[in-house]
Amino acid sequence: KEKVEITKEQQALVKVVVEAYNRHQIPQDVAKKLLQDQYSAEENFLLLTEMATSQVQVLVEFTKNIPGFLSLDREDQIALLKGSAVEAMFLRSAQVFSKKMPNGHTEVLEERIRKSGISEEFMTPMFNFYKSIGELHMVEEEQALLTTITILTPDRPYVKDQQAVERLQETILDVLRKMCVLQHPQDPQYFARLLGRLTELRTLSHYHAEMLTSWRVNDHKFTPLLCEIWDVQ
Ligand SMILES: O=C(NC1CCCCC1)[C@H]([C@@H]1CCCCO1)n1c(-c2ccc(Cl)cc2)nc2cc(F)c(Cl)cc21
Repeated sequence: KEKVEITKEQQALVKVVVEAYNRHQIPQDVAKKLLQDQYSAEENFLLLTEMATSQVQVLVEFTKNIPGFLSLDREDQIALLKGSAVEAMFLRSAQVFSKKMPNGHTEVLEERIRKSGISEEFMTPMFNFYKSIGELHMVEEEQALLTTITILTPDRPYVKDQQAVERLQETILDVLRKMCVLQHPQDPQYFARLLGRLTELRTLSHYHAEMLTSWRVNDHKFTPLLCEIWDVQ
């Protein structure tokens, strides 16, 4: 049985990434807001666009702390950010949704989201993904590293030096694999299941433009930053 050991530099890498991940988190208040009041479809749409805009800004800051990211070609850095922002938003939403909450809160949150103005057809894939993330009971290191792996996806559109991105991603995959073995010894498939969520995440993210343009509001106003990132307007 191979003795899995996280090296000193891998520990340092995880520390840097997790601290940046926790520092660059948009306030949890979106869940609190949704639990406090019932909002109209217009207010919910505005809340989402505000939250998503601030999350993109936070994502840019977070990537600066990913070891090696700033050494990538500048245009490739932009391509990776543009290519992963929607997935990072859904992954963050899933992580917020999966947070341990007092009894009944998650049900209220789900209800509020179901009635927020999103078209019915997207509810199932969205909540299936949120619940499949919840079932993993990820620790914060796993959440931070999974987000990092999503950002460091080599085959995003317009990435020129895919090998350079692949090398960075492999560094993160290696330490995440070891952490999963150490954190979930009873579940040898845990790491594979974690990566399998990224496939579900990519599929869900394909719907994002339709989810936004079909939101039950008269006028779909997006911020300039979201027009850059989302395939809308
Ligand atoms: O604001 C949201 N998510 C932010 C985005 C940046 C990172 C932090 C979370 C939205 C809310 C949903 C209600 C209406 C207002 O938007 N949201 C989405 C969501 C995201 C994309 C689309 Cl197209 C549809 C819904 N899923 C959520 C799950 C949750 F648990 C919570 Cl608290 C909120 C969630």
